[in-house]
Amino acid sequence: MADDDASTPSNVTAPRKIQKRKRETPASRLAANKSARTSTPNAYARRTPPREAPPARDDDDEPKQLKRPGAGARIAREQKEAADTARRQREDEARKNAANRQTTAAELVAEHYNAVPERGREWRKTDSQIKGLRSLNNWIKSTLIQKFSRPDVIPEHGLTVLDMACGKGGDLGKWEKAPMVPALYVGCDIAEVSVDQAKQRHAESMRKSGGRHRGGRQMTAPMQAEFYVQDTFGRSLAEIPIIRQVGFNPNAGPGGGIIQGGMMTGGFDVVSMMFALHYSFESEALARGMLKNVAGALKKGGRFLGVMPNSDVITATVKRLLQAEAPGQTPGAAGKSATPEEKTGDADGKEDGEEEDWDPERPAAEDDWDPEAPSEPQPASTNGNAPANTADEEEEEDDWDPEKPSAPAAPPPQTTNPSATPAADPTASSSTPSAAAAAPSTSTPTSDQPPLEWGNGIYTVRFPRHQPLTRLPLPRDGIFRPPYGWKYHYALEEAVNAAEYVVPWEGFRALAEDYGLELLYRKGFKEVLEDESGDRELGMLAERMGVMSRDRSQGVGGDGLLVTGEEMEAAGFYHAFCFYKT
Ligand SMILES: C[S@@+](CC[C@H](N)C(=O)[O-])C[C@H]1O[C@@H](n2cnc3c(N)ncnc32)[C@H](O)[C@@H]1O
Repeated sequence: MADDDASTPSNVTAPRKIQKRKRETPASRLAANKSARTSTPNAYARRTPPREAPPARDDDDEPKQLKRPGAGARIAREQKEAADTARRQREDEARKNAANRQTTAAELVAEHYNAVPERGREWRKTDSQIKGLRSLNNWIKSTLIQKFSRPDVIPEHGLTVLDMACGKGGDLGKWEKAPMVPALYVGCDIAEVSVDQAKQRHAESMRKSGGRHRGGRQMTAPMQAEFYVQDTFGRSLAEIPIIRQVGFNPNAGPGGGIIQGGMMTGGFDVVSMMFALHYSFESEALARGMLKNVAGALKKGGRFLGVMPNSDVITATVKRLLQAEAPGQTPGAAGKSATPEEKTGDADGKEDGEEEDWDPERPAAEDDWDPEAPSEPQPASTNGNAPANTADEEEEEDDWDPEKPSAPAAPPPQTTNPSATPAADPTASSSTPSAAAAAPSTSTPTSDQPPLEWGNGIYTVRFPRHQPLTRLPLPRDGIFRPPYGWKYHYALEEAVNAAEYVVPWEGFRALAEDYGLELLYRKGFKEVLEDESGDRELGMLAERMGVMSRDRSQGVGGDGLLVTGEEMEAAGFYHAFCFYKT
């Protein structure tokens, strides 16, 4: 989808659609005993504040004119008025453009995902060139769901889950097979077509299963699911009746002397955001809007889980490539020289000393996430007592099948080995690091330089040398300041072709804390695989989902892994996280 010039007016489509709201569904078992909540004003409505009325004039205060102004004074006054009018028009125009820019970016995202065709499971399992990566991504999402969706206290009305970017409903099956099947799943997404597909998928699943699911070790009641077309970053989730019914705190977050903390009883047990949070880092307003919705919808102790690109990988790679282009120069604003350690950040983006931050110690309760798991492998059974997730896990879906880029066509991805050279420029006479280093002015990138690019045969990341809107240069120290609006283009073979935004991890974590969200877990995809596939249940799940072969001497590298080296490197671009609501 969008390329760097995605915000140009040629891409502006129809204005944001007015949504048809669904009739309020009682969800009686959830709503029981809950007092109706009053409708909340929309905190995100983008309105130009009304101009202040001119102060009332008191004739007695009016300065007395000594004599009639002459023609010269009149002309000067008219010129000043004309200049003021022109300035006001320019300001109005700038405000409108700013509002349109956000609308357009949100619409482009929706357009991109609306264009994603349903290719079917068979195609994904057999013909896809990235089937190992698809399987791995799905397994990591299932792993997060299984590890973190069990509440400490089983809620009276059953588990409630809010998916803030549900897409085509790719995770419905994962929830239906979770150890604790949600009583209610609410899926929201900005892409209308995707939401329709999610609804169909849920209806089909209910039809096939007769409304019952094999969650954990037993058949459970059906998972009630509701779906809404909603911009979950730019608009308050209080607009959705079922979300208000479950419980939404419109005051979550900093400011106004409001005491932090979630609702004691109301609110969702889990909020999920898979492969979507990075779209909110287009601006501070959207990132805060997203977090206000997450925090507002979560109950105290609830979990916020998701996956997204890992800024540590981006930082380390940008720094390494820029420094390879111009080795002697200071790394960035801090003016600090790169240490040998800094220069050797590996392809995971991990550098010495970073390891500790990756997996902060979990509260003891997290280790008990599956206390019922038998210690010895048990044969699968068909009598309803089978271990969790013995059903057809291979049927996992994802939203990574765009037929075509929905945005201005991106130049074809160039495959560049991140450990070797910066992006090749087809128009440049040479693209080797030494040639780049010899170029005269590399202290601040110039806009005629080709984008900074890395990747491999299946994925490409491409950064403009200057951000198109802010004109900020790509930072040589890899540190993205301010933390919002750092746009790059991401392309994944047969899948994604879209503009994304860097989510600088520490900035995000600090911001999340402002909204009462504390970090429980963060791991890069490779670490999730290394650390979690040893678990008996998750290991078996990895086999059923096509990540590992049962025979560990098989697989791509003879180690049981069914994911190629290139796929693994592409997976290394992402990390998984879980926060809890204080
Ligand atoms: C890569 S897809 C992931 C979908 C799904 N979570 C999954 O893992 O398969 C990203 C999703 O984020 C959605 N999205 C992006 N911006 C959004 C916004 N502002 N509000 C709601 N959804 C948004 C897109 O429409 C798309 O469905």
